[in-house]
Amino acid sequence: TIQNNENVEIKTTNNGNWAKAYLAFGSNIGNRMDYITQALKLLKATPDVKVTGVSSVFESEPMYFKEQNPFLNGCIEISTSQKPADLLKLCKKIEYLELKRTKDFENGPRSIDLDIILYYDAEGNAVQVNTQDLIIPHPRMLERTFVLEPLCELLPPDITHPLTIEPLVDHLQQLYDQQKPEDILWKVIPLGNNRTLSKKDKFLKFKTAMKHDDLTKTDNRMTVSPTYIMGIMNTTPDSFSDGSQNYSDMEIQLKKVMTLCDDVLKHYDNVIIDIGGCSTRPNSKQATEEQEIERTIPLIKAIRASHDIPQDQILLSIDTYRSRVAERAIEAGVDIINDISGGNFDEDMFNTVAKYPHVAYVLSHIRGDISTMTKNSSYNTEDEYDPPNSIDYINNNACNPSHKAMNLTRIIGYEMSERYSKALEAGVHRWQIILDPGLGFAKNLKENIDIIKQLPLLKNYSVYNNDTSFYVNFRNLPLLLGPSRKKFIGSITQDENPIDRDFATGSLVALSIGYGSDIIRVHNAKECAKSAILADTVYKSI
Ligand SMILES: Nc1nc2ncc(COP(=O)(O)O)nc2c(=O)[nH]1
Ligand SMILES: Nc1nc2ncc(COP(=O)(O)O)nc2c(=O)[nH]1
Repeated sequence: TIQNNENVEIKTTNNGNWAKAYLAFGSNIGNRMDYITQALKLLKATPDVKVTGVSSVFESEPMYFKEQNPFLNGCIEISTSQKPADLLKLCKKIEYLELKRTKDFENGPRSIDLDIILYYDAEGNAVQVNTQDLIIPHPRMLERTFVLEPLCELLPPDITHPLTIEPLVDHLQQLYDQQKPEDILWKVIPLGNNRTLSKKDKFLKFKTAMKHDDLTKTDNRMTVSPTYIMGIMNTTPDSFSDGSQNYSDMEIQLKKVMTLCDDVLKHYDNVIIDIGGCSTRPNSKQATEEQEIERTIPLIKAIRASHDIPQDQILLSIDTYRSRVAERAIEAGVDIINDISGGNFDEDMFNTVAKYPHVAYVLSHIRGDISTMTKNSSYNTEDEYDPPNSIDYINNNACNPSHKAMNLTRIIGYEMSERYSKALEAGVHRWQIILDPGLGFAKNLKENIDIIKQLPLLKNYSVYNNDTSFYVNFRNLPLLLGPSRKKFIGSITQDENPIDRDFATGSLVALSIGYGSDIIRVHNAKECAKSAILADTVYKSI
């Protein structure tokens, strides 16, 4: 590390590279997410600053001074030609001048707090600063899960603290091992699209904890908060499992939505309704964009206009791979874009999603397209495997070619990380993303089963790409699974007709939750909600 006190010249540029800094943000008054997005915007608008990474957003109880609102926290990675002292001035300017923060007392409530946590010069040396108004590394970072958790999403697991020389992931684990209540973090996905309807913040929320997995003999971070049920409302005449002819009858459709809500809200505080106007069954005939819009937008509007539906407890999702359908659905009031194509079928999808930071996006794995995916299900899980010019990790341990049992996770994880990187390059925020390994999309029977069994590994997969020097970590990203009534179930239970697969789907819902699925997409929401609440009781002791 370099001491910056003697005003040693800090190299902030070195043949095109700038210095790197990690900032921690916090907010606990007013519209917290708006302060955070504004602070980000102001940083991005600063000429000699480049925002290169933003973590998930976490909610936690206040440390130190307890009588105040819960905080939203996260970390930002920037490259900059500003020296530490100038970067501090920029943070203060954003806090006080631009976002009108007032500091009443130490550790008190604040609209926005931007702290410099770590600073590396342009040659990658950690810089130490010890002056009156600036200390780097941040003196209290090692006691704060709300700093270390988001930081460990942005940094490869071998990065050590400049003074203790211990990996940051180890410092974080030591905090978790103490099991202090104030160290518990909730990962939140902010949903503010229908801000007019719900005054208070709306979030999908997930709490994780370390759990031992008997199958893989590993300790994995698993979700311990309630599962979310995503009930399917297919408004297409041809969807392979419930092609209702009366999809255009709004009365009947609204009645179905209300029943779906009642059935799930009997067990859970929230329900997600996934509206689909274009079947994605293998080789199915694709509806036109106009048909898809005409089948879905009126229903979304009718649901949002209904006073018989508990607006604060329902989340709306549109199942589409078309960006224009997605945008129309967002304008009509959906909270989630559920795109089975991983942004592959419409090149405008990612930048459409990027325009709405308060809308979640399901990033799914697929190979090929609806008509070719069934021929794309060959994953080399027998031979030694390494991702192209990258180092991948599971649970922060570097994988090696002999880890054949984990190859499926490593292959799918790597392919999903490429789509994830493309999404972030287009401006999508990490906090918007929900992952889906795409059951039944370019997978054969064995692969569908193995994906479910390897969910604990996929949730803890990360990869450092030597070409882009971009580190992608799936830690804390919720996993959505769509097993309902699918062919791979029918081939095990010998049920030709999808409608006969509901009981088996219920069993698979419970199993998937045991393996770490956070959101489950189902046709029979009534029965599957019961399987889910049972599984939550058994696996998460909820
Ligand atoms: N959960 C939570 N608690 C907190 N308590 C105090 C401070 C004060 O931080 P400072 O020492 O950087 O001003 N910040 C937070 C925070 O961001 N999140
Ligand atoms: N996120 C997600 N969305 C999906 N949409 C449709 C289908 C195909 O099933 P359907 O035609 O019965 O809806 N499967 C998925 C899935 O597995 N994940």
